[in-house]
Amino acid sequence: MKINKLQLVNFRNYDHCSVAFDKMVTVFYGKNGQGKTNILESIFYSAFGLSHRTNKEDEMVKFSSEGMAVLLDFAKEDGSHSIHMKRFTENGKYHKEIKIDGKKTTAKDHYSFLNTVMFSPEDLQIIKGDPSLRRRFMDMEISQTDPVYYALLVRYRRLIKQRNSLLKGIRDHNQPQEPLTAWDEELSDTAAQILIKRLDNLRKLKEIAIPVFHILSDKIDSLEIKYEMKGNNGGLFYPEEEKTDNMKDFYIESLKERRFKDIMQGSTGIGIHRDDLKTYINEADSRSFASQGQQRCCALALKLSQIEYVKKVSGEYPVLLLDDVMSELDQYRRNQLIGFINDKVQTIITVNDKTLIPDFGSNQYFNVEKGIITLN
Ligand SMILES: Nc1ncnc2c1ncn2[C@@H]1O[C@H](COP(=O)(O)OP(=O)(O)OP(=O)(O)O)[C@@H](O)[C@H]1O
Repeated sequence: MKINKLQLVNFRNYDHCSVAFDKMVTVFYGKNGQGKTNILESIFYSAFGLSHRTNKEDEMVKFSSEGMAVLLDFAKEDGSHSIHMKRFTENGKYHKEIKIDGKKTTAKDHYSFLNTVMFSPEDLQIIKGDPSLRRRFMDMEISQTDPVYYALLVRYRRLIKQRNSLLKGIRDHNQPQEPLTAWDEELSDTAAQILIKRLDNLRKLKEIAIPVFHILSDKIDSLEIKYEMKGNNGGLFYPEEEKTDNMKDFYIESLKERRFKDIMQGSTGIGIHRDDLKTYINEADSRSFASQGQQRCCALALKLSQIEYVKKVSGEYPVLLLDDVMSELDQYRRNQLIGFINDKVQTIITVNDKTLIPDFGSNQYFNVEKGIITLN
């Protein structure tokens, strides 16, 4: 995939802006707070319909404006395409419109149309942070290339919400328990399908992330990645893909067993919304024991494997967005990263100091100052 042109209207600190991407590597450089990350955010928004750094879409609308728009032209193997994201106010309310190739579309169909992988300093949280961030990492990766997975997730979230509200109704208002059996059946079926897709994704991810991590660590450290599930009694276990034939029955039984507990808590205590993706460096849990540098390498290895994963599954490389990460990497890892990109992956980079990104003939540089972009 190759982005050719980006146009912004009232997006963050940009009034009107138009950028043509003529090379495989595009560098936006400039001082802090000038609008470099805003550019990557607008591309991420065009790909996923959400920001990589806030849940509040309104924050992306330029101060004192009524709405904003992002228009992205790009090429896939099957030809040229455009995505038009628009947020506007009507009768005092915000509305969102997504168009692909000029036709209105839904969030579901939009989600996997343009593939991008973003790597930013906050991605260290994939290793250090809560399990929810690692689940999000997996979910975004799989959804990018698998619309069925996206639909399963949407269904699962709806079922969990409905089941939890029923659990509270039973606890607080003495509602009958019988309807739980039907909910548990559907929830278990959906959970089992999601789990199988996650484990398949993990197998492909490991094939790439483990050797890439070894290289990034200068062949010193080893990485292991495991999918961790919570059992009924608080125990943990690690399913393997080949042993997941009866996961639906497993979930049905587990939900039945813990029904009383769930009613008391008013929430569902097991399921794919509680699982984790554990990483181990030299056999120690990297969340607790790895150094900052090892955690950064691990996050980078996961992101780079995401690129290869998208390529493997969709047949095309995604666009790589590198937000302010070059200054955090030492020379060795910067070179490894640049070697990995190697002209095959369109890469858009933000950086303070442009000299950190040497030009081997395929770079273009833009200076960013107070929301004005100048080719330089
Ligand atoms: N909704 C908005 N309307 C107008 N300006 C905004 C809005 N949101 C953020 N900004 C401005 O955008 C600028 C920050 O942009 P951005 O995060 O892209 O900076 P950056 O160049 O990447 O900086 P750094 O190198 O520090 O990461 C700030 O000046 C901020 O005030």
